[in-house]
Amino acid sequence: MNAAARPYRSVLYIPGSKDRALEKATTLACDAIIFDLEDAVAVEEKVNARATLARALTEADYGARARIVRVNGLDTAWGRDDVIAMAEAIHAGAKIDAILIPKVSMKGDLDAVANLINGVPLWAMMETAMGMLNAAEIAAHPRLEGMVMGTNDLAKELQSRFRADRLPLVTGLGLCLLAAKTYGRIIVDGVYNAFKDEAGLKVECDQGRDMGFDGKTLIHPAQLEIANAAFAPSEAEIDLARRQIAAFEEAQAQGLGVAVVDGKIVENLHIVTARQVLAKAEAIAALAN
Ligand SMILES: CC(C)(COP(=O)(O)OP(=O)(O)OC[C@H]1O[C@@H](n2cnc3c(N)ncnc32)[C@H](O)[C@@H]1OP(=O)(O)O)[C@@H](O)C(=O)NCCC(=O)NCCSC(=O)C[C@H](O)C(=O)O
Ligand SMILES: [Mg+2]
Repeated sequence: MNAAARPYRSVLYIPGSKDRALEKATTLACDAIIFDLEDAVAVEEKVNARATLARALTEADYGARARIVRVNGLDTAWGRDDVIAMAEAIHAGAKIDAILIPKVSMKGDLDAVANLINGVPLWAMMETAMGMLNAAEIAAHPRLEGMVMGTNDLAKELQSRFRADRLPLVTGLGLCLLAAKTYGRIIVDGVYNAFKDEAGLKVECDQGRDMGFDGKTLIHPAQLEIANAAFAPSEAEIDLARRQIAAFEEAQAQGLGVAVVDGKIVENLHIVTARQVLAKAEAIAALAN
């Protein structure tokens, strides 16, 4: 499936060192997996995790789920070897859809990884204050396919407090969204740490969907259902899209450029959105088959 058409409602982090979680993920209802070599892997496990992960990505069947590997930063003791190990794994048959680079602050951070690995799209963790300010040049990078908000690291650097409305983070979220949408990149929201708090997760998913994110990164399987529902078109949205398209086509047949549905005008631009809603619903339905 091409990246633009693929749903990214639920993007689950899995520690690259944990065999059980790597196996379990073959059965989980997530649209994408971030196989993590960075924060989810303890220092003592960093080196072994590369081989564990390379084996899983060669032998396990992750179906239609997008397979994204988060490497350590090139400024750490492990980053360069992580990237080289993943390039070798691909060469040996591992299926990897993208490499995710942590703490991308400028275009040069992407260049450095791009020079080490060919032929695989890059994704950027957006989680530093400088990254927020340079979001446009990062999104414009020709190898970039997607952005992931790293709201924990961002909150740490901003010294902000947790708020259910995420007011301290909204500027950064908005800057990255503007950049991603300008360059047609995928962009997924940050994690919700309290993985047993379903109500809180739903509020944050709905906020992310309202803002325009394609989906949410998750840390536990219990979070999948809520994210999948929040980032899929609802029945009401699908029904409205169909009625808008029908009404607009009828208006056009009568030589008119505007239709009215449910008391609201429908113009060509609304039809673009309506068609996107239907295309996303179809792509989600195709995943289920
Ligand atoms: C948070 C956890 C440590 C909790 O793990 P655990 O106590 O094992 O949970 P459960 O007992 O409830 O697990 C039930 C079963 O589900 C499997 N499981 C748990 N988590 C995952 C997962 N992420 N993927 C796949 N499978 C998972 C368990 O193996 C159990 O299976 P079974 O044996 O069949 O019962 C744990 O969830 C965890 O490690 N989560 C990932 C944490 C992580 O990846 N953190 C780093 C990413 S977040 C980040 O870095 C954000 C960003 O950079 C920023 O700055 O914001
Ligand atoms: Mg982080």
